[in-house]
Amino acid sequence: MNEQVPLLELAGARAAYGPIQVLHGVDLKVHPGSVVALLGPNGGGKSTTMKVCAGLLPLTGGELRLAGRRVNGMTAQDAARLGVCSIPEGRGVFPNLTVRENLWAATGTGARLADLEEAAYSRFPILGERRHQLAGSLSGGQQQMLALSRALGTDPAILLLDELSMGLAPMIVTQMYDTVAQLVAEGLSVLVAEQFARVVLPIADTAALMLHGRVVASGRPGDIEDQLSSSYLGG
Ligand SMILES: Nc1ncnc2c1ncn2[C@@H]1O[C@H](COP(=O)(O)OP(=O)(O)OP(=O)(O)O)[C@@H](O)[C@H]1O
Repeated sequence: MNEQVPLLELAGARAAYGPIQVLHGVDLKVHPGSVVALLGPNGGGKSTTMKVCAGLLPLTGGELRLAGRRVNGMTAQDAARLGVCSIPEGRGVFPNLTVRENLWAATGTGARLADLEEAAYSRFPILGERRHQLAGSLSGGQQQMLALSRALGTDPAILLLDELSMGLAPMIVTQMYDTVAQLVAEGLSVLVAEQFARVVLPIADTAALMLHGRVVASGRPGDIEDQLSSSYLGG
């Protein structure tokens, strides 16, 4: 049992799109310095859970806590200020801005462009080579590298990743998750939603299986292997 106060916690979390209730009491904990993989088939509520954690969708019941503090009404700006950053599904880079301008657009939170560039280009040298290229002309993997570099500009405590692997070649996915593992070794905590468990389980401390708006099983990946039946280990 981990008795530390979780960095991020959902307790009985409920959320809805208008009249349609989608989360029906989600329980989830992300402890400092750990990777939690939120798994499950399409439509189970993974993206909705990520939106709630990022302050993009309000709870209709239950609690969202950051470092033990109830933050139910937090906005996306509050979340960023409190150390939560997210890369949304679709990556969230500006296609009509260059790589450098995309990094510049992440300086609103107080980070210096020179520092953002140095961190981004040393982690991903290809971004340095393409700093004057429009983000929309980069490959999917390079866009994801840029999205990650932008997100890290706020020096977050916890990173929310939704379907990092989407549309990327397997080799690039492996490379991206290697980078995530490195960031975790440097102290970052990560909540990652993935439809394809195989790509993320190697770096996950905890796997949580989500079905029909609830976390139905959670534990160390090896301990909940049975529940993570082959149908959820697709891809
Ligand atoms: N904007 C929306 N308005 C209404 N219903 C929505 C909206 N977004 C998602 N839903 C519904 O909420 C449920 C959960 O969707 P969600 O996207 O959270 O699931 P998911 O597990 O992330 O699946 P996916 O991998 O397809 O994103 C689904 O039934 C979906 O149709």
